[in-house]
Amino acid sequence: MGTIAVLGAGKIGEALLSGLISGGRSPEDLLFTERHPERAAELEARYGITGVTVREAAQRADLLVVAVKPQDIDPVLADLAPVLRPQSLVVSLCAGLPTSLFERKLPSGTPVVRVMPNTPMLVGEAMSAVSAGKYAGPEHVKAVTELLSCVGKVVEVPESQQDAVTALSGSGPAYFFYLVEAMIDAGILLGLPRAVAERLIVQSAVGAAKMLDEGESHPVLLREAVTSPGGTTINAIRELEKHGVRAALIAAIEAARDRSAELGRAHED
Ligand SMILES: NC(=O)C1=CN([C@@H]2O[C@H](COP(=O)(O)OP(=O)(O)OC[C@H]3O[C@@H](n4cnc5c(N)ncnc54)[C@H](O)[C@@H]3O)[C@@H](O)[C@H]2O)C=CC1
Ligand SMILES: O=C(O)[C@@H]1CCC=N1
Repeated sequence: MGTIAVLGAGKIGEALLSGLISGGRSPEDLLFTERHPERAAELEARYGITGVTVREAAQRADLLVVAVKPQDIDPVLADLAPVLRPQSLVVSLCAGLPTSLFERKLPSGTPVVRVMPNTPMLVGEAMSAVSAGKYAGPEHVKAVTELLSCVGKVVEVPESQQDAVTALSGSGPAYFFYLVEAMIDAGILLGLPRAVAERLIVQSAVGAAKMLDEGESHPVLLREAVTSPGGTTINAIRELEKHGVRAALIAAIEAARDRSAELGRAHED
């Protein structure tokens, strides 16, 4: 894959640019567009990447990654449509937006791949799910998969599953951060110094994540191994069940899925 342009270099756009550079890609092969000049200057100084106009990005890049908020998509597609080169590959990271929206607004036959990544991309541990649009072939999916493999793991899913993926892994890091934050609060309540509580919980999260990642045991078995008969953990689990934490998580993720679908519907013709 030649030159890559990121259209909208906010949190996830920067995570991608930074991850690609850490993964060995030359800043000279990367471009970005950004509507805030001070943000563009910051990124140019930090990574040595060039901020350009949409027209220049379309002229120079083989692959264009759209990373603006779903609510900001219309002007980006309006700018891109008249200048996009035939055969350029468009990759959308936008929550909720279907590939059909891009296909409708961009020149006929433009290959589009929809991706839902997440912010652990910043540390090379993204979980990204990719889906091909109507004009994207296996070679396009392969190119995007290879690109995203530099910054984490990649799965291919049917586009009909992307709202669920968005709710689960797109937003997923926020749920873990929220849990960690709540557990640190519990440590404070029990009288531990904040720095100690943070260290205890963050390292417990890292250790638990590594055990899960090894994949040798199901999460239920891993939890059971911590839960001694008549011990401490079962008393905590009883409280979690009493407060409906499992049902709350299921309902929360369902609400995120519904919002993703709603963002897509807002752009139906
Ligand atoms: N933040 C996250 O954890 C994830 C975000 N996403 C998706 O990535 C997209 C971006 O999200 P964030 O990075 O969080 O948002 P953000 O607000 O941090 O970044 C968007 C950037 O696009 C720029 N922008 C907007 N319109 C522009 C235009 N016309 N031309 C040039 N630049 C423009 C903004 O100035 C901003 O810097 C969204 O569609 C979101 O659904 C996907 C997965 C995870
Ligand atoms: O909250 C959001 O809409 C974006 C999409 C997935 C994660 N953040």
